[in-house]
Amino acid sequence: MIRFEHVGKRYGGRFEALANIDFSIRRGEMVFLTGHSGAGKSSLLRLLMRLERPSRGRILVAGHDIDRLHSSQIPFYRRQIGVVFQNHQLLFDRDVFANVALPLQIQGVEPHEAARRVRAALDKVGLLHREKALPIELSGGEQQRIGIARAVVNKPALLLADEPTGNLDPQLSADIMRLFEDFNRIGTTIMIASHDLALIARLHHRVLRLREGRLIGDENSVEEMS
Ligand SMILES: Nc1ncnc2c1ncn2[C@@H]1O[C@H](COP(=O)(O)OP(=O)(O)OP(=O)(O)O)[C@@H](O)[C@H]1O
Repeated sequence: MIRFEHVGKRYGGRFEALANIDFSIRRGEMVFLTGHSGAGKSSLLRLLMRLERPSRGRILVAGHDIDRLHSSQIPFYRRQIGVVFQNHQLLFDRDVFANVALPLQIQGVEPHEAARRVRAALDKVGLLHREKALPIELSGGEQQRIGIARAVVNKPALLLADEPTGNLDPQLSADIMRLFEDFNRIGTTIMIASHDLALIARLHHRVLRLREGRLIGDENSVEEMS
């Protein structure tokens, strides 16, 4: 589903944030992307979202070189991708329902159908009963689950997450990862950038490891390294 071919990214023509990145991810895989701060995790995700363009190489998604997408095709491309951020980027002046409905509203989905999909997404993250709450009234873990509901409300084929457990304690982090595993079980391809090595080690998924912009490891699970 995803193929990086010798991808490099330079910012400002000088600094090389990523160099010669080469890997493939099959449809339905769940993969962690790890590495120290500044290793290039967010840059790699931004390339995949087509928020940045590679300086070298090609990125193929579902067989298409995403650098060749016409600007009018980019919104359609991005709609197939759900994105979860560390700080979840919820709108604090709107209730939970409105936050999750936002991507559907932007696409002009008919309100009745949108409401059905929002409730299905809230149900999946276990927060259907909080649809009228404001984000401020929720705990950090609940806010992150709302961020995930918003990311999956479109039923994306690909779900990307950038440090989704960054602000959460170990128990809540494990709960959030279980939620990603649930979405993976129903066929969603998932890529999660995280530097929480202890958490990653407990889950047995493939791990892509970056160091200073280079891919230095690609293991089926951290345990297999030892
Ligand atoms: N827009 C940009 N312009 C210039 N340099 C950038 C830009 N975005 C990232 N960088 C640099 O590229 C390198 C990789 O950054 P990136 O954010 O991808 O790393 P990361 O692994 O996600 O780190 P963190 O875990 O701290 O978010 C860093 O040195 C960063 O300063």
